[in-house]
Amino acid sequence: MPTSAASEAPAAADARPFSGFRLGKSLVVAIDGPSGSGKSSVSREVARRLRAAYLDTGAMYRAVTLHCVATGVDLHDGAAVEAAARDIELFISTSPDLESVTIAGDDVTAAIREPEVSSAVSAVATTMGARAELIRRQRALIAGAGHRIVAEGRDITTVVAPDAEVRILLTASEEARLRRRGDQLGGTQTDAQLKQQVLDRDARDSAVVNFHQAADGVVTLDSSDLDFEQTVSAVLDVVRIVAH
Ligand SMILES: Nc1ncnc2c1ncn2[C@@H]1O[C@H](COP(=O)(O)OP(=O)(O)OP(=O)(O)O)[C@@H](O)[C@H]1O
Ligand SMILES: Nc1ccn([C@H]2C[C@H](O)[C@@H](COP(=O)(O)O)O2)c(=O)n1
Repeated sequence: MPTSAASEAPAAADARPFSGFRLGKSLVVAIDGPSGSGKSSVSREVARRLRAAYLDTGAMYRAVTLHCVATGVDLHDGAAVEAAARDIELFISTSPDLESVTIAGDDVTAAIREPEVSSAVSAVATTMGARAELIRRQRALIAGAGHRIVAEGRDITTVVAPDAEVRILLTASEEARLRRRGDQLGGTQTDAQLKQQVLDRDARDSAVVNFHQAADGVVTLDSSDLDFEQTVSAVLDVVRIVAH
């Protein structure tokens, strides 16, 4: 039986602890949204402030994609992709202070962010059998993370953790998302490349999961006109209001 993704205790409190939530109370914060909306960076910082674990579910889809490419699995062969998702020996750190993904002990933390993986990952994300396996692992990670975790992706509020205490759809305008991704990549990408990496990938991924409209009970947070710190504060405000 391959080792499933494992969790670990979040790192010690950061300098700006969140004081608006009772320690010891169970808290799952689920955050979804389109590419470039700020899910990963904002969720990681929110987890630090909440002294919570952090789960980047997109990294798991990326790891399966890399594994398929590295082992010669045809990404258009659904049964083979599903088998790869089941068999992969995947570890993902759930500490917001340690970004680490390994496959069979090999560090793939940086490799899963390469453009080749970003352009291929939708093939895995739209293979329903692979999704089912990753959803199973994500639920196990959330359940095993201790009493609080921030988990982000595309279907956390709706499928992976629909009973989460806090559910947020983090959005931003296309213009803001393209600008943010362009800045993040140091201005190295053309407008056409950015559009392909952000908007075209979202279009492919949204064939199987809706991350553009909030489901019932999910709070929409539009960060188009907010900077990073304002967005983190806005998420913490939602946690404070919803989880009390
Ligand atoms: N509110 C904000 N204002 C300005 N920049 C932001 C904001 N939120 C996030 N960013 C920046 O935008 C970039 C993209 O954010 P991030 O990678 O977290 O997006 P994402 O939604 O996780 O994207 P993907 O799903 O493609 O991985 C990062 O450089 C991040 O620091
Ligand atoms: N819960 C999730 C998380 C991610 N995906 C897909 C969609 C993305 O193309 C890919 C990589 O995610 P990213 O690292 O860009 O956030 O994984 C998904 O379908 N469901």
